[in-house]
Amino acid sequence: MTAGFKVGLVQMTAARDAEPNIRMASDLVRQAKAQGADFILTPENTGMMEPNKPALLEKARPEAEHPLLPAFADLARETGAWLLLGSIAIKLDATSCANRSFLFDPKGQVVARYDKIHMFDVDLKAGESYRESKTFRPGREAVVADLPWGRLGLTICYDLRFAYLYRALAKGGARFITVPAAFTRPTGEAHWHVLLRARAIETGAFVFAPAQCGEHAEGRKTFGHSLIVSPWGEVLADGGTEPGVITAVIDPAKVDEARGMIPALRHDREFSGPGPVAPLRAAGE
Ligand SMILES: O=C(O)CNC(=O)[C@H](CS)NC(=O)CCC(=O)C(=O)O
Repeated sequence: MTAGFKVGLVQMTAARDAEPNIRMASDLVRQAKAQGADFILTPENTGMMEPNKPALLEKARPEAEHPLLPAFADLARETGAWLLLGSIAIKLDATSCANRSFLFDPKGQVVARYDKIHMFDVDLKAGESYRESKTFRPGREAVVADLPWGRLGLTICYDLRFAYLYRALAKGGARFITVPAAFTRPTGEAHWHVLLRARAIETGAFVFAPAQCGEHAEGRKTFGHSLIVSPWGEVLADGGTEPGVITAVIDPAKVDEARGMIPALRHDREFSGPGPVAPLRAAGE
């Protein structure tokens, strides 16, 4: 197997407009580079945390006009690192966007795109409620891409709750899985660490989850705690609650070691029962 690498996760408090976020994210990406990171990731909604739906639709841009894309292409070239732009809102038509991740190679080329599949339409306690599907159109394709150190599977935030997607990515060859997020405080406190560790353990893959933190426009609060998890489920780094960067040295052989000990990915069984059996293969496989 190829030698190891250093991963760097950016944790930030995105504002509602692109300009300050480009500055914030760029500073933190450069900090990650200064700490030796070869693969640097930013959270979901790196471009804006805009709670107002009409304003979000107004500010979202199609790919050809989105200011974050040239900024991140430049950052990839400047740092010579692989770069995951966790997500930005890409305008699809007058009434909808895609919540899209972009993977840049060190030459600044976009080598993969992923549109968040599962929409966060939930009602929490104390009237905290979300209807992501009113502004965003869900993706329909699981996406993997090849890094120099092995295959990457891409997911976003609420996708974390859908184990069948992670299994499909692992069966499609993913050894590392990204989960850029903007988790709510109450659901983060209750579920974030255990779900990320579970996805890593179930798939025998490294999980990289860069997160939004702090208080955003109109009092929206996010959980933080960007996490790097090993295929055995160990938390290698936790970003706490403040903006910053976390890093860890990643040894890809740990994937084979975990899967060698517990070959659960190869132990699927067909079974009959009360509902449809979840899909077991990545799209296109
Ligand atoms: O709404 C915002 O402004 C920012 N949040 C997001 O963009 C997304 C979709 S609304 N958040 C999540 O998916 C949180 C999931 C989550 O917290 C969970 O699964 O518990």
